[in-house]
Amino acid sequence: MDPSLILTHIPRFQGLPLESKLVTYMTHNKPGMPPTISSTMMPSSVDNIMENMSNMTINVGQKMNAPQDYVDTLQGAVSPSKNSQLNVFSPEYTPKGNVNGTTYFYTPVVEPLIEEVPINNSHPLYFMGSDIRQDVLDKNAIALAEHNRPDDPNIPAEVQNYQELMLLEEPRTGPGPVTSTFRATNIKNGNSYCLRRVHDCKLTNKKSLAIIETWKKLLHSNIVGLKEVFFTKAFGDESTVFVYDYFPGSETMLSKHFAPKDVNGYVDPFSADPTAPRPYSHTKNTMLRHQHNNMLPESLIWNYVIQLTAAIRVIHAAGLSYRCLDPSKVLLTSNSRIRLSCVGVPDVVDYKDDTCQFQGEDLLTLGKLVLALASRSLLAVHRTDMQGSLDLISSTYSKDLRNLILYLLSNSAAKSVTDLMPMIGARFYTQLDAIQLQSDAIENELSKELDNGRLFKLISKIASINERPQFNMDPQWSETGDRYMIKLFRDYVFHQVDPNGRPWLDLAHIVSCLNKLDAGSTEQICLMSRDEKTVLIVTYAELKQCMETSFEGLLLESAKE
Ligand SMILES: Nc1ncnc2c1ncn2[C@@H]1O[C@H](COP(=O)(O)OP(=O)(O)OP(=O)(O)O)[C@@H](O)[C@H]1O
Repeated sequence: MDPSLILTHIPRFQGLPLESKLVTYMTHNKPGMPPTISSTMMPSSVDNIMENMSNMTINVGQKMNAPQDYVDTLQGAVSPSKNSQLNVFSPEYTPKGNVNGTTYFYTPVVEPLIEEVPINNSHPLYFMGSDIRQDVLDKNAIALAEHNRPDDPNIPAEVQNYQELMLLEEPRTGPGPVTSTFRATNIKNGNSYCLRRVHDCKLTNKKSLAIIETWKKLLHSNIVGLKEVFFTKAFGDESTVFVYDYFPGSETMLSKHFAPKDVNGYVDPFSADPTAPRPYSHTKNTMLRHQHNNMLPESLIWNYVIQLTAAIRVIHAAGLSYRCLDPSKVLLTSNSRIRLSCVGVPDVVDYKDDTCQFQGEDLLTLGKLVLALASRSLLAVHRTDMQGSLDLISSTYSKDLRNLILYLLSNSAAKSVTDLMPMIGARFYTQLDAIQLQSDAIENELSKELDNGRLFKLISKIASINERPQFNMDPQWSETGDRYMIKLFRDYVFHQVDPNGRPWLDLAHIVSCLNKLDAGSTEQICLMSRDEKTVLIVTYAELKQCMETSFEGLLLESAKE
């Protein structure tokens, strides 16, 4: 296709080209129109032409049975093959008067607008931002990862309604019951879940079942939802399995903030086990090292405090207690989003009817966790090191943070999580603002993808129609009638070239055309066959009708028995 056709018509005159083949076609189809338009009428007559063109409608049914039809109809008018030396689309061409009964004219000196359009292939405006995209892709990849060791004799192929068990971490032995964590697929709905198996654990008190029911009803954005609990011998013992929502790619707070790290070539030999005996000098030096290298920003600590207290607040309000607040049980599911995992496990494994005391302990352990975060060391919670840690916090963070920790660590019997709200104060607003901004950003990304999905549907329809080798025993089906219009439109949208014949790739053009097609715009465009023998002016609305009719034909045929 000659690019000058596209270039002259694109935006300068509202998408209407002004070259001879077009006008020939128009005059041919519109008897009321003057047969010739002289170049001296330009540009004042351009508006008239536009007006006439916009009033012009094409009977879609009769539009084009085949390109040859139009060549025949236009015989004696424009026939580049007959006038091979005459290239009316060439930029050098000037009005030539009447040729073979048709007046040719050409808009003088039209700069190719393509040069004004920067070619940009990245177009972040049309697609999801690369960060969020990568994050979603990573999570999907983790969620779809092959389950490991399918022939592991210790992992059954199926447990209750779950299969494809994938061990997330090797079972760890130590004080308390041995547990192991799996990702598994539910047979009934195909969703992934996190299964926490407590080895060799039977139900000791039936009251636990009522507590489990309460946990199952507890839905909160900072708690990993408990779906069900079942007892099974599938692992070769009497195990209790807790089924939770699965969050691919999540990390524990322990590994995120307290994992042993190489600091200037030094790796702390005791960091993996904070309870192991160590020399006093080691503790002191560790604290000092953290003070200089690893302190978390105060805003992040408050962010965690708000999320943790939000979770504890609903747990306590439901008459429950968490009982296992520990950095290894706090999941970071994305960036700084916190979710408490393992809910309900202590209530089954070690049932005790003392909710009030356990709620107080939840607040105490919360104080220890915040202290550890603020000192960036699990050692900080040791009674002997606590004063040093608090001094460090006083010198690094605000008084409010120190007071919050002191309140949580105090022995007051009347402590309540709601007392923490005034201490957090206006930081709630900061957090709320951050969440709302993030929500806006995600909504924006979603709307882009929504648009892309809509355009993808259009492209699928166009591609299903174009170049179909045969339909209803008709090998010419995709080359005739409505389908031919869609083919020309496909060329117009995707196969443009610049004045040097190089591919002109502008996603903005493609998106704009497809959007107008989807909306059924009444804007007109000029379509031309590759051999330049066929030129058509159609509205997007007509093209949309052609596309829908053709695609419906395909659908009907495909649905036949
Ligand atoms: N609901 C969940 N969704 C996705 N991953 C999870 C979920 N719960 C735990 N995990 C992941 O499984 C891994 C093991 O979790 P687990 O709670 O066993 O940690 P742990 O530190 O080994 O604790 P424990 O001391 O009880 O063994 C962790 O990497 C954690 O991120």
